Amino acid sequence: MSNGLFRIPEPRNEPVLSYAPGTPERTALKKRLDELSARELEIPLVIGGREVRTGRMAEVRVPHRHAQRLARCHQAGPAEVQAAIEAAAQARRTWAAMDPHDRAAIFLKAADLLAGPWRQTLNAATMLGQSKTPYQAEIDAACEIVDFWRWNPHFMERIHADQPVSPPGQWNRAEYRPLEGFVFAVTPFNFTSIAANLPTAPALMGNTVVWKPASSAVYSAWYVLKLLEAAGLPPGVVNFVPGPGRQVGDPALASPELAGLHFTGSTAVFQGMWRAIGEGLSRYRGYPRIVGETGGKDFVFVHPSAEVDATAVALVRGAFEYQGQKCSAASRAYVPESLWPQVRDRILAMIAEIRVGEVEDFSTFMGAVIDRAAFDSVRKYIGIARDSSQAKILAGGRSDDTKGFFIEPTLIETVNPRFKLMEEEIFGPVLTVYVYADIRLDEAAELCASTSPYGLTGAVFARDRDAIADLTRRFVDAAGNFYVNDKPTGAVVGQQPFGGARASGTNDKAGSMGNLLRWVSMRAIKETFDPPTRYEYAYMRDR
Ligand SMILES: NC(=O)c1ccc[n+]([C@@H]2O[C@H](COP(=O)([O-])OP(=O)(O)OC[C@H]3O[C@@H](n4cnc5c(N)ncnc54)[C@H](O)[C@@H]3O)[C@@H](O)[C@H]2O)c1
Ligand SMILES: N[C@@H](CCC=O)C(=O)O
Repeated sequence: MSNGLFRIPEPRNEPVLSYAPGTPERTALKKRLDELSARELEIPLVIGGREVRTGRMAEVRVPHRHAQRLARCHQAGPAEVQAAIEAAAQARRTWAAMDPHDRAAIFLKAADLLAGPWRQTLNAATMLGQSKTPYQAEIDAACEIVDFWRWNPHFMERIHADQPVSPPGQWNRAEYRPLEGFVFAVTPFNFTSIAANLPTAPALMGNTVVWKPASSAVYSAWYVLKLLEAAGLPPGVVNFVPGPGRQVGDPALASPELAGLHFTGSTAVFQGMWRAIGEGLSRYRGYPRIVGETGGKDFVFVHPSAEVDATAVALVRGAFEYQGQKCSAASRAYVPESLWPQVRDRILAMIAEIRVGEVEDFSTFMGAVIDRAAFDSVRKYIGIARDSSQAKILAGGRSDDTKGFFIEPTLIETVNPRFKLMEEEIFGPVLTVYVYADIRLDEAAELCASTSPYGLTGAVFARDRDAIADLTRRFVDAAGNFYVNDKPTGAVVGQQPFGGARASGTNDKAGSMGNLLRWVSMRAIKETFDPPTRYEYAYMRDR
C-alpha cells in the first residue's frame, strides 16, 4: 500500500478532433485505415495472458464492403470459458490486493496512449469493423474510451473517500472490496467504448473479468485488448473469449464463481441471462450483481413553440448518425401539425443531401448497417410501413446489399401513434413521425410517455419555458437520459451519465460512481482503542 494520500489527476473530457481537410489527424487516420485494411488478422482468445487458438473460426467482414475479410477469429466454447474463469481466479489474488492507485495508473496510462499514439488505430479499426464515419469513430473509440478511463479512477477515488464517522475511542472505516469471484462482461457491437468500459470498470475496482465481445465488433475489441496490454494490464485480469453467445454465455453463467454480470445489448438477451442467473441462484457463493443496459425506442417530442431548424437537425442527426444503430437513436417523433410542413421539408432537404457509402470516403454521413441479419431486420420494418395504409414513406426506404449493407435514411409518417414502428426498437436508419393536432398536445404527450416498454432516451423541443417544465415532469419515467432542445444521442462521460429504466436496463449509469459501486462489496471495520475489560454496564452499579 502507498505511503501517501495520493490524488487521482482531475479528469477532463478528451477534445473531439475535427478531421477537417488539412488537419494532421485526417492524414494520420487515412494512413492507418490503409495500413489496417491491407492485412488480415487472425484473432486468438487470450486467457491468463496466453493466446489460445481453438481452430473453430468465425469471419470478420467490412460491413460496407463485405467482400473484404478483415479477420478470422478463434471461437471459445465451454472448455475455454472454464479456463478463463480459472485464470481470472488466479489473477485475482494479486490484482485485488494491488494498491488501487496502481490499478488506476494502468487505465490512466491506457487513456493517454489512446489519446496519443493509439488513437488512429482504434478509430480505423472501428471504422472498418463497424462502419463508423470518422466523426462517429472519434466520439466513440477515441474520446469516450479515454473519458471512461480518466473519469472512472476519479469516481473510484470518491467512493473510497466516502468513510463513516468515528466517535472518540474508535476508528470506523469502510473498505470497498472487489466481488468474490469473476465478473462476466458481455458487450454489444455498436460502441467500442462500451466494449472497453464493461470489462475495465469492474477491473479498476479490483475484480478480474471474463470478457465476451460481440462477434461483429471483435476486430476493434482486439485492439482494445492490445492497448490494455501495452498499458501494463497484468495477465488474467481481463480474459478475452470471443465466441457464439450461448457457447460462451451458458457456461459462464453456470459457474459457481460468477460474482457479477456487466452486460450491454438487447433486452431479450439480457432478460434470458437474468432468468438463467435467477434459476441457478443456489449454485453461487453470493448474489451475483446484475448490471444491464439494453434497448430503447427513443423519442423526440416537439412542442408548437419549437424552433424548426434546430428540431429538424436534431431529428436527422439523432435518427441517422451511425445508421440509427445507437440505443439512444431518435426513432419516433411527435410533431404538431402547425410545424410539421416546415420540419418535414427541412428533413427532406437534408436527407436528399446525405451520402451513404464506404466510410473511408470522408464525404459520407452514413455507412452500412452491421451485418446481413441487421440489414434484413431493418428492411422488414420498412416493408411493414410500405404495406400499411396507416403509414407513408416520405423519403428513403431503399436498400442495397450488393457491396455493403446499405440502407437509405428513411422518414415515415404514420397516422397511428401505436403503429408497430412507433413501438419496437428497429436499430436502423428509420424515423417514424406521428403528427398531432396542436389542440391535442396533452393526449400526444401521454401517448409518447406510454407507447413503448422502454425508457432510455428522449428529447423535447420547445421555446416556451412553461412547456419545457411541464413536459420534463410528464416524461419523468419515460427516459433515463432526457434532453431539452438537443438530440437524444451523444451522452458524454462525466456530463450525462448514461442509462435508462423500464425495459432499457438497470440504469446503473455507465461512467458514474453508481456503476462502480456495483463492482464492490463494502466491508465496515470498527476498531476500538481501549476496549472494556469488565462485562457490567454502569446502570448495574447500584445493585
Ligand atoms: N442501453 C445501452 O446503454 C445500450 C448501449 C448499446 C447498445 N444497446 C442495445 O444493444 C442492442 C444492439 O447490440 P447487439 O446487437 O450487439 O445486442 P445483442 O443482445 O444481440 O448482443 C449483445 C452481446 O450479447 C451476446 N449474446 C447474445 N446472446 C447471448 C447469450 N445467450 N449469452 C451470452 N451472451 C449472448 C452477443 O454475442 C453480444 O456480445 C440494441 O438493443 C441496443 O439498444 C444498449
Ligand atoms: N451513449 C450513447 C449511446 C450508446 C448506445 O448505443 C449515446 O448517448 O448516444
